[in-house]
Amino acid sequence: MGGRMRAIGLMSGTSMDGIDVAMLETDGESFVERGPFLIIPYDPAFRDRLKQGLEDARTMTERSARPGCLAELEHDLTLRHAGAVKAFLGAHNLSAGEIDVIGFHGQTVLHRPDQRLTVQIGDGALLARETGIDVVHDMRANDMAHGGQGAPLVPAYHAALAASLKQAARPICFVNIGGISNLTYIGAEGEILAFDSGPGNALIDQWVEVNAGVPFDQGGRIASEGQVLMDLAERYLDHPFFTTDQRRSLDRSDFRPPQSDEAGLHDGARTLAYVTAAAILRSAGHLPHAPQTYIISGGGRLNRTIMADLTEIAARSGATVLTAEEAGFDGDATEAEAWAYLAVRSLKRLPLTFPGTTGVKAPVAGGVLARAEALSPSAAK
Ligand SMILES: Nc1ncnc2c1ncn2[C@@H]1O[C@H](COP(=O)(O)OP(=O)(O)OP(=O)(O)O)[C@@H](O)[C@H]1O
Ligand SMILES: CC(=O)N[C@H]1[C@@H]2OC[C@@H](O2)[C@@H](O)[C@@H]1O[C@H](C)C(=O)O
Repeated sequence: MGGRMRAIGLMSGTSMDGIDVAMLETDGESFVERGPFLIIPYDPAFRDRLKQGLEDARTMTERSARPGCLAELEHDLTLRHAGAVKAFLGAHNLSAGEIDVIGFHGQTVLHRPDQRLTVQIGDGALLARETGIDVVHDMRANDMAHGGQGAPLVPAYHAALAASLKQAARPICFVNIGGISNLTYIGAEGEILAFDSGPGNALIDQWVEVNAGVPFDQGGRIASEGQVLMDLAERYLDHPFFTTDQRRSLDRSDFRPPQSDEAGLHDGARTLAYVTAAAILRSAGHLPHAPQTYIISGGGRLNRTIMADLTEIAARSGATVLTAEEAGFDGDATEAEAWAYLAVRSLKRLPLTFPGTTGVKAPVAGGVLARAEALSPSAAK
């Protein structure tokens, strides 16, 4: 098998919409065979608890602290992940013994790279005990301990995916539009650069929730009925995040939605969709060469207004915008697949991050292993 493993990846992203579960067969290097994928959505009450968790985390200065609701939330979040794994195994007629490792992201509740603090709640030992499968978790901390931003981590996986793209014009830029957007640049010679590129859907979600009582702008329909308010858009795009030469990773709270009196529902959504697209292209302006192909994953690719803006702005530099599906991938599954891939790399002590992806001083491995057997001799493995 050449060190190939079967891994499950679990992602609960900054949108807090649910748990993504994906499976891969991989050697943690160039061999990647993508398996099935499942989303287990959070119910509105649990989303509210996660939002409260972000509030309770704001005062944290020590990453192992669990103020307010966080200890109980971490426990319940982990049990939901265990339930998601069991549902996934059941749906695909798999047993725990057929899975080598789980890559467990948990939920980011605080990310302050300037203070060397990144906090993902999620109890790896409990997940290993509940599922009977070894778990690799806490994959961001070692990068930060070595001078990195602790994010993004998906680029190592993007690089493996790029190897399968023979047709796409290079440089290629993978863009994930989740709550926050991030991009990975693969140059003509295979060089990799990556960074967070701006607010993704988080501002739009918060805007339509407050002003229309819906969790997101399905298909970008609300935005499609509005006009871009250029002054408001430029206020976001003039943020030092875009103008400085230093790239850094983002916390969900780094950008705030407009006040309700600054725009009507439709114009606000339209403006924020434009900001999402323009932010990606503005961030891409810091790359050494203009990308020729953009490949878009994450929920934002389903917002047609964002995609139309991206396509139009990218075309000005002759670039093509493809959805992940058009490039042969699954745009909902990429991050969870990446966590499966990274778990296998972690077991093999291969680097997860590189100077070009997080600013870490030298390539570093990472992740904490919680063994199922050591914790629960009677577990299903
Ligand atoms: N059909 C749709 N139309 C428009 N937007 C959508 C649609 N489906 C999902 N989205 C948007 O995508 C978001 C979820 O995206 P995704 O699951 O990629 O984010 P995430 O993984 O939680 O975030 P991150 O990548 O920042 O960690 C939703 O909050 C919503 O804004
Ligand atoms: C700290 C944290 O959780 N960051 C997330 C977030 O969501 C998107 C962007 O900001 C990215 O930096 C990262 O997630 C992806 C999965 C990553 O690490 O590659």
